[in-house]
Amino acid sequence: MSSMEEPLGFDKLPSMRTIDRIQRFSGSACRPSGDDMGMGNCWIEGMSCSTSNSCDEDPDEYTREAFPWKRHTRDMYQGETFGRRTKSLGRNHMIFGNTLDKYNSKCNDNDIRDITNKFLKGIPWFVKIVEVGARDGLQNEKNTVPTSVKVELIHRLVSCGLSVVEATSFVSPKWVPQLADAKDVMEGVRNLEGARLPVLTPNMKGFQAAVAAGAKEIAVFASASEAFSKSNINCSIEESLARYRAVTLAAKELSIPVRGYVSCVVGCPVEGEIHPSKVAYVAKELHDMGCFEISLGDTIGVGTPGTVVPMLEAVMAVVPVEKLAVHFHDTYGQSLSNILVSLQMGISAVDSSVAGLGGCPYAKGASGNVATEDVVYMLHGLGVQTNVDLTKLLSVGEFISQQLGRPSGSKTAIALNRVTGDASKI
Ligand SMILES: CC(C)(COP(=O)([O-])OP(=O)([O-])OC[C@H]1O[C@@H](n2cnc3c(N)ncnc32)[C@H](O)[C@@H]1OP(=O)([O-])[O-])[C@@H](O)C(=O)NCCC(=O)NCCSC(=O)C[C@@](C)(O)CC(=O)[O-]
Repeated sequence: MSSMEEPLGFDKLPSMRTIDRIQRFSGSACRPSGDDMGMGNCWIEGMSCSTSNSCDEDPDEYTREAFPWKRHTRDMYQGETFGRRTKSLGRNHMIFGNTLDKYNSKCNDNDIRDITNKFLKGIPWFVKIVEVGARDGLQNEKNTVPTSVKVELIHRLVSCGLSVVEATSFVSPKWVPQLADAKDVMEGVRNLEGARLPVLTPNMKGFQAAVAAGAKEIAVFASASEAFSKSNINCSIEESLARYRAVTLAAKELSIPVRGYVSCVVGCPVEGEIHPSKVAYVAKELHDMGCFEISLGDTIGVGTPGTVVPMLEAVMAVVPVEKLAVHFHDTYGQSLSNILVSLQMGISAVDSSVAGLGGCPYAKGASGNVATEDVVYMLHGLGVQTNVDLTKLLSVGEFISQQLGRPSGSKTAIALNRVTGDASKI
């Protein structure tokens, strides 16, 4: 097992303080500390607990004190809105008819509400999904995907209610031949309204080509790993930041918003584990040069909540949480748990890819992004709004999977197709 195949564990975390915070997320964390043993006080900041293990918490205080980064967060579920979440928690239930009723009848509404409050109250009520399937998803395809299919995909994704659909990249066609048709893709979506359609630009040449093709929003992409920076964009981290300063300056003059990516935020295919301080450094530089949002990419999908939490904590110390997004690849099946913990820390922007398309050409073995269908299913199940129509999204996933000639990488799509398939046999 290589160092990157081995999960990065708590022994690799930077500080005990961080571990304390992770423990606060767990239900069993509500217990007297050594010093308070027998006094009936819970060690969780902002919560007063009895020795009977029941927590009587002040929601506001809990939010402020236990999670200092929440000071920056966008609107969270609080007070009355807990009721909304509890109500909407049953949303996925619609799919399965009444089969869950016998379980629901054993809990009363107050019980459900209390438990929901305890575990989910830090989660934002709305999450913005940044759909990256047409760019991150298709950049690594072996066979050429026709421009018309890419254009159709983008149109269909926008019709699902997705407000941000990354369209393509203005990168060197020698490096990423799959996206050599960037200009034509932009021509095909020129009149598309209802969503922002950012494109990736690695340098001034890419920026100028993107602007000429009609791009209204761009993204620059740096890395927290020196080795990955070299293999992905053929320059050091510092050189890339210097290029991006020029790009963001030029974009500002044209009032073009710039998103910033940081790749390899927990692990690199060459360097192994990446220290959170490196991620924080690059994220802050991108923020300082004017990026309106910084997307933190687990490029090879090796992260677990055990490594994602300290990474986010380090970044949140230098960039406001409302400026952050998370971008997980699902190589080890950890994406949804990583997204959940990110939401609990106040992140409310998540990148994902329809049908789980994707993989970086310069990160061998990395699988696709977390599937948008799976993210939407989880978020709606949590009572979080997305504005995305899951039914329409499922048909978009089916469309692109058929075009690529392989099954969808979305567990939700596979499961719901099975449910529909079984139902049709009855
Ligand atoms: C950055 C470069 C261009 C440097 O590539 P280079 O070879 O060092 O560039 P160069 O300046 O020496 O130029 C070499 C040739 O490329 C041309 N060139 C130069 N720039 C451009 C451009 N913008 N568009 C089109 N052509 C360009 C340039 O004109 C020249 O052409 P030639 O004279 O040989 O005919 C190259 O390394 C590159 O294109 N890399 C892109 C790699 C890429 O797209 N990777 C995938 C995206 S990142 C990612 O997936 C991670 C992310 C964001 O999803 C988050 C996550 O998952 O973590």
